[in-house]
Amino acid sequence: MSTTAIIGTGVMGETLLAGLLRAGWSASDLIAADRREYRRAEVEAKHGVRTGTNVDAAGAADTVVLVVKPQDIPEVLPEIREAMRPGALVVSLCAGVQTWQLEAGLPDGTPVVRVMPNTPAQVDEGMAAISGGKNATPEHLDRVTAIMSAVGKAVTVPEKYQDAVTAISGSGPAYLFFVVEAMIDAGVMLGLPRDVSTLLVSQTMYGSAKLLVESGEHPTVLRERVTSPGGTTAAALRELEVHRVKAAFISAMEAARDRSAHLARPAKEK
Ligand SMILES: NC(=O)C1=CN([C@@H]2O[C@H](COP(=O)(O)OP(=O)(O)OC[C@H]3O[C@@H](n4cnc5c(N)ncnc54)[C@H](O)[C@@H]3O)[C@@H](O)[C@H]2O)C=CC1
Ligand SMILES: O=C(O)[C@@H]1CCC=N1
Repeated sequence: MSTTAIIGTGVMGETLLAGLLRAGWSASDLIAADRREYRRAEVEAKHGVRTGTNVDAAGAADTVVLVVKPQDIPEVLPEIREAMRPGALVVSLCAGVQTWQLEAGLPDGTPVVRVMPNTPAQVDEGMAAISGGKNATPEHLDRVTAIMSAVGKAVTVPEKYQDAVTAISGSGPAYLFFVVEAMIDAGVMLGLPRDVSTLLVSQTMYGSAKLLVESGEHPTVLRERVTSPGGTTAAALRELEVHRVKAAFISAMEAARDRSAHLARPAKEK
């Protein structure tokens, strides 16, 4: 049976680990590593998987998934390169780290796949974009698609799109939560109790997302259906245009894209 190692069990690493277990993966086919010893103990107790050092995990696995911060990759690669099994696949969920950078720090010929996931994977509604490096075969891409499909949707894209993907779907949940916070505060400002405002906004976000996905309609059509002539929605949308909210979103996502492109460059270049 094949073994998958998850190196880095913070927010995203634990999200993937828990999701694979929920999807029916056997705990005995997984091994987790983290540089924090107490975190390894927590993960063992909570999820019932084996844990160990990066060397233990890389040495035990056919698929090694890196979920540390991009800045920690230069420390992790030399550790795992000595320990890895021949032919093992390395999967990186790290923002900004390019497949050639990983390949350069791993044994010659190592297949590498880059993924940008997001946190709705915690409720099996994640969105992941997958790109293969120069040694990745269709079988490797299928293997990673199977891993990410356990916690949501997965799409394969050329690697040149990954910084944009990171800006849109990787960071995207944070922008939507930001909008939710703003609307809840607005409700409170308009006199609603905070719990009522929170319920109204959360269900409106959830229902709107479901309607968008399930209807397959263009968002402009869905927005127009809410916007009665001379009504309340038109009054609100005009204010959003006056405050250039769409332009602000575009600038924000350009900043995220640029930050992604910058993240994994060596410190002296920054
Ligand atoms: N949080 C998110 O929404 C998303 C995160 N990502 C990517 O996932 C990666 C991890 O992000 P988070 O989980 O948010 O960070 P985090 O800080 O919650 O987790 C990182 C984990 O890596 C461990 N770690 C650090 N250095 C290590 C080392 N040398 N060896 C072993 N373990 C080590 C830390 O102890 C920590 O548990 C990042 O590269 C990020 O770009 C990608 C998409 C979404
Ligand atoms: O903020 C970050 O850098 C990570 C990558 C995408 C979402 N969180």
